[in-house]
Amino acid sequence: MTTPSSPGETSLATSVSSLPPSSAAKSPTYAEQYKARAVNWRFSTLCASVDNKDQYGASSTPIYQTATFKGMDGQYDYTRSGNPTRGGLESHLARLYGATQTFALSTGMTCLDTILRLVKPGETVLAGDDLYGGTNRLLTYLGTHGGVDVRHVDTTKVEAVLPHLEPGNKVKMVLLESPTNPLLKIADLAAISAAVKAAAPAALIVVDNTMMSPYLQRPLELGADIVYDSGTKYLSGHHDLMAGIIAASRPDVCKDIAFLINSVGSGLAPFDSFLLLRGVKTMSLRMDRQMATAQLVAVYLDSLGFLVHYPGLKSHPKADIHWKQATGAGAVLSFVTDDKALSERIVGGTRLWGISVSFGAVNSLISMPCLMSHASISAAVRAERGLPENLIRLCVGIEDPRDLIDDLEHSLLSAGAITPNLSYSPLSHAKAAELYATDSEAWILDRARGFKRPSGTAIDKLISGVKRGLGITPVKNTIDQDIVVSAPGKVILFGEHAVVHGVTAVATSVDLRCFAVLSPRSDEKVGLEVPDLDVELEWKISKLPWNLLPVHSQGQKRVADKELDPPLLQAIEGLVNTHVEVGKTGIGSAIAFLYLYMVMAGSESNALAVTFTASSNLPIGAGLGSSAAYSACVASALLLAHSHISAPTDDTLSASATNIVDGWAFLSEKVLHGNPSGIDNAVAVRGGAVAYTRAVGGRSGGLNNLHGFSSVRLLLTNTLVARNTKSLVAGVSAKRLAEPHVVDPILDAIQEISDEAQTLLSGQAHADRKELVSRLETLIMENHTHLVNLGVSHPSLEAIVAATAAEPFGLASKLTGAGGGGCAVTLIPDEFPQSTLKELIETLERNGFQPHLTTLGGPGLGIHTPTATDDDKVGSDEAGEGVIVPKRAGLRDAGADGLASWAERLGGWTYT
Ligand SMILES: Nc1ncnc2c1ncn2[C@@H]1O[C@H](COP(=O)(O)OP(=O)(O)OP(=O)(O)O)[C@@H](O)[C@H]1O
Ligand SMILES: C[C@@](O)(CCO)CC(=O)[O-]
Repeated sequence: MTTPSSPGETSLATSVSSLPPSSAAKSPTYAEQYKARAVNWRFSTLCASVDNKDQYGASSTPIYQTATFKGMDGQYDYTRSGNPTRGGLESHLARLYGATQTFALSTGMTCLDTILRLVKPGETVLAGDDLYGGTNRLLTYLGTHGGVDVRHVDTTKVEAVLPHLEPGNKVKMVLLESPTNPLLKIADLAAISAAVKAAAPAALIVVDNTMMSPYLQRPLELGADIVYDSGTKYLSGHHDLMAGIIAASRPDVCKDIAFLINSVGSGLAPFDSFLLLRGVKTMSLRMDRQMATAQLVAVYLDSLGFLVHYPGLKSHPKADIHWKQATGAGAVLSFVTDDKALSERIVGGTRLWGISVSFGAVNSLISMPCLMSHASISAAVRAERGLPENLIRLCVGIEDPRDLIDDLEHSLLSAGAITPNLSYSPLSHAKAAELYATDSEAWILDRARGFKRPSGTAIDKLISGVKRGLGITPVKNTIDQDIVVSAPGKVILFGEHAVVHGVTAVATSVDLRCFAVLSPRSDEKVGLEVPDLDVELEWKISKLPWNLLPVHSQGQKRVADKELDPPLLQAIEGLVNTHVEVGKTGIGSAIAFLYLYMVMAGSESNALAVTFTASSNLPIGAGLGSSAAYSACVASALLLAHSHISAPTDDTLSASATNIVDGWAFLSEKVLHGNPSGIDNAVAVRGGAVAYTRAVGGRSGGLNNLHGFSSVRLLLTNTLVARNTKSLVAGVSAKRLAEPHVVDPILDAIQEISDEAQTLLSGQAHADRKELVSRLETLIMENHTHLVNLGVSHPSLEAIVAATAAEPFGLASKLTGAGGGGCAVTLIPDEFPQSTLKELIETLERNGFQPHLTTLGGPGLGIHTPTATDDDKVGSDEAGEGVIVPKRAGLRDAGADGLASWAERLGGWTYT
């Protein structure tokens, strides 16, 4: 391996043997000997040492969390000017930087801002052309507002810098960076510094050393006047603070910088100074590990045939210059794929590599700089500066290298960036483990031999196109771009359970939803990701039980079957049940997905290589129709992918498309739910408030939209008691069979309740609103009593009914959905005081329940219509770190609380 195990160790100190010879006259005391040795401490020792002289002997520098200091003659008076914690950090870092002085500031950008204040209007700054977006933005501002001539030149080449150094140009500052970010270009720091000093002696050489840290490179020793680092990166190492460090040795420069920091008040706060001191202690350890892994990743990608930028590779065009001035290659590398969409798929497919800006932390990160850290540079300028849009940057952390390679490899495979090399015979598990332990570079080279990059020449593409046309090779179908959908849950106001037996039920959609992304993949597999349920599964399309597809579903299917096919369902259950690591809830969602996936494709040759990712802010299995919302998402995404329905036009989805989605969602509900009435999927697809009657026993069913009462408030309270809809519904059916004389009159009574509710909610009743609400409350209480008699309540539901009915609340509640736990619904009358509602919510929370306020009605199925730049944007270009995250990853990482805003940021939704 090229990276020495402790690269910085030799650079600060020589060795113990180089200590000054002891004087013959007087042998030094023990303390003197120790002091002399300490002068030569190596980098890691300096990092870990604590040199503060605390009055109590504290072994880490204490946090002096104070703005002011008493007295007139002490060392400190005001934290803006100086603070013992910050001071401790600064003197500690000065040793690490080999500088006379260092200064700790609030961010790396504050450092640059402070340094740039040394330039006066009319003077010139020479800066590089492969710059961090934030640096570029600040320099642009300086040009337009500060009267400074900012010129971008290729500062990695002496010959590009020299022509700008003529005296007439008044060059005051030359900003250098090596390696650059993200292209890892190398500048010969000593050569450029010398050339600049000779041609423009007044110019200050400033080096942004963030990519290296003082552990690997100390530009002050190479001729620089000022060095700055973003302390947020390697120095702190944990992405839990922001800081910047300026290091300098020239007294005039130190004086000016100190003056500016004191005047502006940009010094680092005491607590952050403490955190940074803590992080620095492990810097060399962390970086050794990070670099060793970065080297493996670079070798792996390089031997797969990607163009990799990393100075640790012998093939790097300026590796010799880099190793002359630095002692390690760092832990940031980048590579190109030649295809922006492919890069997005790779970035969206990794899991261990987090999508994030910044670098240098213990956790590994992946990004596409053009969409993230460098998004504030316009596309035209990026192109001019040779920054490929498809560039992927990897920032390597301290995780186990094998896990990082696994994750990256999986993503490269599923994105289609590499394919298995069929002529490769893999090493046995034991052999591979042995090779990893003895020669990790040989291990990674062997691993890379298991794959190859698909050849992408025009001729190859032509040949594979012709072959596909002739049906010669089974090239898998996929979709052109992500399909994004969402569907709401529901609350049943009247008629649950009875609706299964043909009684009318009244239900409304809620403002909690399931969201899903169907994304293309290229590895002939189908994947399912449900982060809420820890589901991360994939299957080879060819290994699915295609031979069991019912005969009538051969050929692509547009309209759903009415019934499930038991042999196919059983085969899918068998396949999915082998994933013992997945819980029961997740298993159910996988079976439903695969069933729809297969039946809708109709045959293996029509199957799509896709990943379905779903996440929901609905409580799952709590009576709010989470299964129907999920089913509607699966159905609509797959139907759109197969072009069985077309994307909405004129802001509407056609009535026939809506019915087709509903049919498939119902089929999925049958998988999840046993004997569903169809009300949940009807609401998930259509939204709004509806009266729904199932067609049973020859009686025709139907759906009636209710528009009269849109502003009724409902409180949904989750008991958090888990239950199973399938068995509760089956329980009522069994009771009906056993005791029809008990159950049938209950069903009749519920029908009367639903009929009256329908009249009240459709605005047909001739009564004022107060009377209507009071009547609805009576119906709610009656309906609940009937559900109790059907045996589907639960003590916790009864506790909610009692708590809401008690003084001072006096409200009517009932269970909703399947019961047996799950949720209760409480009607909140218009005039109900806000303060009492607050008190009710607090009471319920105190009793361990989870209340959620909502209103009646709301949108149904949502389909996202893609626009030119519709990826998930977090922050904006103006904010500097414009983060654009591939949709699949954005959904996966949003979390229940972030889903609604994730969807809102995407924009472009059409609802039924
Ligand atoms: N967000 C989701 N992602 C994946 N699967 C889900 C999701 N939500 C629900 N499911 C599937 O649906 C099942 C829950 O369905 P179930 O019918 O028991 O509850 P519900 O629909 O929330 O309640 P109810 O039917 O009483 O309204 C889960 O076990 C899971 O298989
Ligand atoms: C219990 C039930 O009535 C509602 C489940 O949300 C069953 C159904 O209608 O499918």
